[in-house]
Amino acid sequence: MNDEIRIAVLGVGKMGSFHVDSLTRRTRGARVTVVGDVSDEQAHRVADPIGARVVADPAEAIAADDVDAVVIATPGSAHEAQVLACLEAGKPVLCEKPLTTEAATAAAVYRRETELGRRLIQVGFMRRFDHEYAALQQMIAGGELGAPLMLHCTHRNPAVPEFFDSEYMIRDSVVHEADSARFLLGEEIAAVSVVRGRPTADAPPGVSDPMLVLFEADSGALVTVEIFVRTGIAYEVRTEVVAEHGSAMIGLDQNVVTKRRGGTWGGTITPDFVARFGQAYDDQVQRWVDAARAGIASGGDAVDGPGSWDGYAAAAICEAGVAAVVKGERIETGMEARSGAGGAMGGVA
Ligand SMILES: NC(=O)C1=CN([C@@H]2O[C@H](COP(=O)(O)OP(=O)(O)OC[C@H]3O[C@@H](n4cnc5c(N)ncnc54)[C@H](O)[C@@H]3O)[C@@H](O)[C@H]2O)C=CC1
Ligand SMILES: O=C1[C@@H](O)[C@H](O)[C@@H](O)[C@H](O)[C@H]1O
Repeated sequence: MNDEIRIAVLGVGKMGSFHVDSLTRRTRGARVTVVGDVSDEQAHRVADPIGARVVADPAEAIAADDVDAVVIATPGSAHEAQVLACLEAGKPVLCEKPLTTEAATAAAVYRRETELGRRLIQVGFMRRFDHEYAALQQMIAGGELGAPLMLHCTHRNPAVPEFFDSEYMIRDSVVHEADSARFLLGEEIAAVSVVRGRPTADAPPGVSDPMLVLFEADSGALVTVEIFVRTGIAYEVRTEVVAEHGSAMIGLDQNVVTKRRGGTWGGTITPDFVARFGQAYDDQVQRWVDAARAGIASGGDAVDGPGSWDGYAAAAICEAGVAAVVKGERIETGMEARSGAGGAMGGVA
């Protein structure tokens, strides 16, 4: 292996091209050698300026001799096959959320990694790398607030594509709260309920936007999630913990620049997830590259962050959430018993 590990990035739309930029310009110890995308034009737009090869077939890209590790940023429905191919090739992989789109397939991925005996899968739950989330997790785990009783989460996007229906809002957006609730509380989620309220006029017919989601943790701690993806305002992500002896909130002040002019005071709210979590994405990638380098050199684990178990747990929570949306009932997550490692950082390890 060279000093730099050689990376294939699969799927170079919004997130994948951000990761390519991060790996190329802001990450030490890695170089993108291969880019893959179903759109040849998009692949070349990203690959050509950095001198990477375009390989259209994901399996070929993963197996390539000039690829040591893989970043997957294709749509969630493509993740299962691509992650499994990385496992079989023995190559570390940073897979964007969700690990897979169903609990059963995510569990199968976790079991296969466990069977192979080496942790190679990191899942892109980047909030764990955000300074505010990390500080809140440490504050809760350190016990200074007493036992956590409730989390109140707000997750608002300014706009989403037309295809974002109520179920997709759970699988693609609330999946972040599924992971951050486990990370912050340090326990699993037992059941999910969803209340569909009055939709915004911007929601397509039949789509409940916003919704209120309730997670019940194993201890009985409650997690409320307001998911609202067509606010027309900005990207707003907040979390408050209410504990026995105090409370704490993150994400309150997302003003990048505060302006005073003409007798008024105000600022700009982060417009999108890249603006809000840019540092967290970069830190996630750097820590994964460092772990992948170490794992490749030692032949051991290659993960520093949420792993396949965390990906499975989030998929199980989201599957229960989708069933709760459809049936209007409280649904238990019914998670499998854990048999291997597959998770790493803070909270639920
Ligand atoms: N962690 C985070 O905050 C975020 C994570 N994501 C995740 O990143 C992934 C990609 O999302 P976006 O970049 O927003 O989507 P996108 O639609 O902008 O990009 C996806 C790209 O993958 C390509 N593609 C589709 N199927 C493919 C396949 N089978 N093989 C190779 N390329 C394929 C498409 O042509 C496109 O260029 C998703 O899993 C999504 O959930 C997306 C946004 C934020
Ligand atoms: O992962 C993300 C998107 O895929 C999702 O659609 C958004 O709702 C989230 O805020 C963003 O972080």
